[in-house]
Amino acid sequence: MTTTVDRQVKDSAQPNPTSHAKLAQWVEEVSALTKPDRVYWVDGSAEENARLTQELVDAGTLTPLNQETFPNSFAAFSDPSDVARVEEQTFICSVEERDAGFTNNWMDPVKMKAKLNGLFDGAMRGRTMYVIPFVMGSLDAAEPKFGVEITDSEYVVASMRIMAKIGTEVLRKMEETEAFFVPALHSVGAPLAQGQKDVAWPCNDDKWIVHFPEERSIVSFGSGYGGNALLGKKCFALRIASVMARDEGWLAEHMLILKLTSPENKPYHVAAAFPSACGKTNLALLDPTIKDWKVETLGDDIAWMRFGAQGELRAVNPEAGLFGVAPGTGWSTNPNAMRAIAKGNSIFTNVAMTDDGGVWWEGMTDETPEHLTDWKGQDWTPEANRPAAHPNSRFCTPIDQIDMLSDDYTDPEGVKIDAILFGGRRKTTVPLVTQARSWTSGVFMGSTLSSETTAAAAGQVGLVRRDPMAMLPFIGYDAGDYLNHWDRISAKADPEQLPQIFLVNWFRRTAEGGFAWPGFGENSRVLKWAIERLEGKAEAVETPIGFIPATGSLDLSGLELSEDELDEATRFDADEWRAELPGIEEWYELFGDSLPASLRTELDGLTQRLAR
Ligand SMILES: Nc1nc2c(ncn2[C@@H]2O[C@H](COP(=O)(O)OP(=O)(O)OP(=O)(O)O)[C@@H](O)[C@H]2O)c(=O)[nH]1
Ligand SMILES: O=C([O-])CC(=O)C(=O)O
Ligand SMILES: [Mn+2]
Repeated sequence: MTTTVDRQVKDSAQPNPTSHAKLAQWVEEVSALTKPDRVYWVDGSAEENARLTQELVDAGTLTPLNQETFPNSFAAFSDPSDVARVEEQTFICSVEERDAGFTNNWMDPVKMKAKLNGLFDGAMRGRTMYVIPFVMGSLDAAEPKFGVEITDSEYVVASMRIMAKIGTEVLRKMEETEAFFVPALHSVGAPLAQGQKDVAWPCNDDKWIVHFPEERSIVSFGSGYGGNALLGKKCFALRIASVMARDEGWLAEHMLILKLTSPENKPYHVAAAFPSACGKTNLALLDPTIKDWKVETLGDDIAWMRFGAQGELRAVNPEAGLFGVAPGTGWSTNPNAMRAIAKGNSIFTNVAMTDDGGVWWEGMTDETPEHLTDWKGQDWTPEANRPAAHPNSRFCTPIDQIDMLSDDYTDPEGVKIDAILFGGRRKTTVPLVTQARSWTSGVFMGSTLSSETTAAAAGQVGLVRRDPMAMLPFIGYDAGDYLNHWDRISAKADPEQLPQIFLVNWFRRTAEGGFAWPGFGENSRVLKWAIERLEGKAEAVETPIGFIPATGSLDLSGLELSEDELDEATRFDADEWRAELPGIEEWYELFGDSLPASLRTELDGLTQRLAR
C-alpha cells in the first residue's frame, strides 16, 4: 500500500483528527488505496446518527418505521444474495497453514494481501470512507480492547453504533496511551463511477471475510450483512479475540451470560454456548415460568471469560447491542425482547413490513396479518406459500433497552460463572439436560457438540454438523489447540469454584414431529435443576454420558406435559448413543495430532460404557 496522502483527505471537512500516529497512518494508507470521495471520522453522537440515517433513508436503504409504535427505528432490505454469514469465504490467514487448523479456510497471508489490495484498489470511489473508533467491553477495563473499523457503508456505521461503544470518547482514550487497536477494514465492494446512481444495498458477489491472527487485523469485502460487516462482533470479539485469549490465558466464546437468583436470594451466573440461531438470545432474556426464580440478562451472544485472582471464572459481555434472530421472537415466546424492541432505536434487516409502517416476522404474533410487504418488497398474504420475513432476518437493538438487564452488565470485572451449558439443535439422541462428571468430560461434551445447520449461515439448512463449543465458524486458530486451551485452562481455577458443565437440547422431537419440550420460559426448569445440582439438592441418575435428572427432580409444577413427551425430552437412549459414536470418531480423526489426549480418553471411556 502507498502512503501518499490522498488530495481528498486533505480537502475533507475534518483533517485527521487524531494524535494516534499508527491510526493516522493506517487511515491515510487505506484512503490512498480505496480512493473514497471523502473521509469522515465518526464521533458517535446522536446528531451524527440522525444525519446518517436520514442519508440512508434518502438513498432507499432504510425505511423509517411508524414513529408511534417503533420510535427512531428503521427497516433495511438487503440484496437477496447478502443475507447471512458466508463461511465458505471466511479465512484465517495465519503465517503457517497448520495454525488455521482444519475447521478454517486458509490462504498464505502474503498472497491474500496481494489479492485484497487488488480488490480494495479504488473500492470506495464515489463513496465516503468512515473511520469508526470502537471498544469491545468496558472503556474502564484494565486493558480496553480497542478496534477501528473503516467502512464505506452508512448502514454499518449506524449498526456499529448500536452494537459497540464508538466515537470520539473511545478515540481520546486510545490516544492517551497510543493503545493497540485491531484494524478492521470493510468495503461493500461497489465503487461508483462519476454520475453513477447507487443501489439501495450495494454489495459484491465476490465476498472475502479475512483475518490475520498474528497481526490481529481484519479485512472484509463485498458484504453488508451483520456477521460479515459489523467487524467488532464475530470477526474481532470471537475470531481475533480467541487468538488473543489463547496467547493471554483467557476465553473468548460464543456464549450468552445470565444471572439467576434462587428463592433463597442466592445469585448464580450461567454462560451458555449454542450455535447460531439455536436459542442464546431467547435463554438470555428468559421469563421464568417457575415461582420465585429470577433471571437477569448480561449478554446474548459473546462472553469473554478469565480466571480471577481467587480462581473464579469471571465473564463480561463485550457487546453493547443485540443482533437477534427476528423469526420466532414473539410476545408469547420472548416478551422481554419484544419490550426492548418496542422502545425503538432499532434497525431491522430483512423483516416484513405491515401496512401501517410496522414490522412483522413469522412467530411475532399469534395472528398473521392479512397483508404485508415481504422482505423482498413484494405483496404478501397468508396464502402466499413463502415466509414474509427472511429466516435470518434480524433486529439490532441497544442492550440497555432490556428491562431485565443486570446492573453488573457494566462491571469491567464481570460476573462469576457457576455453570456452563453447551447446547445444540438435535431432533434425536441428546437429552434435555445432562451434567458432566468433570471439567474434562464437560470439555468432551463441548468438543463433540452437534447441531442441525440453520439460516444464520449461507448453505443447506438442517444438516447435523459438529460444532465445538458452538464456535466452529469462529475459532481463529487450530481447533485442536483450541480444545487443548479449554482442557488446560482449568489449571488456573480454584477447584472448588470451577463451573459445572451441562449439555442441553431444547429441540428433541416426538414421533409426531413436534418439539417434545416446550422450551422458551420453561427452560427455567432446566436452569433450576442445574443450580440445584450445584447446591447438592437435585437427584440425578448416572448414565454413560453423564448425570440426567432422576424422576421427580425436574420441577414440572404447573406444566402441561404428557408422560410420553417428558420421557421423549429427557431420556437417555443407549442405542441412539451407540449410533452416535462413529460420527464422533470420524470427527475426532479430523483433528489428527492436535486432539488433546484427555479427550481421546473420554471418548474411549464413553465407548466402553456404552458397550456394557
Ligand atoms: N422450540 C424452541 N425454539 C427455540 C427455543 N429457544 C429459541 N428458539 C428459536 O430458535 C431461533 C433462534 O433463537 P435465538 O435465541 O435468536 O438464537 P441465537 O443462538 O441467539 O442465534 P444467533 O444470534 O444467530 O447466535 C428462534 O427462531 C427461536 O424462536 C426453545 O427453547 N425451543
Ligand atoms: O454473526 C451474525 O451474523 C449473527 C450471529 O449472531 C450468528 O450468526 O451467530
Ligand atoms: Mn451468534
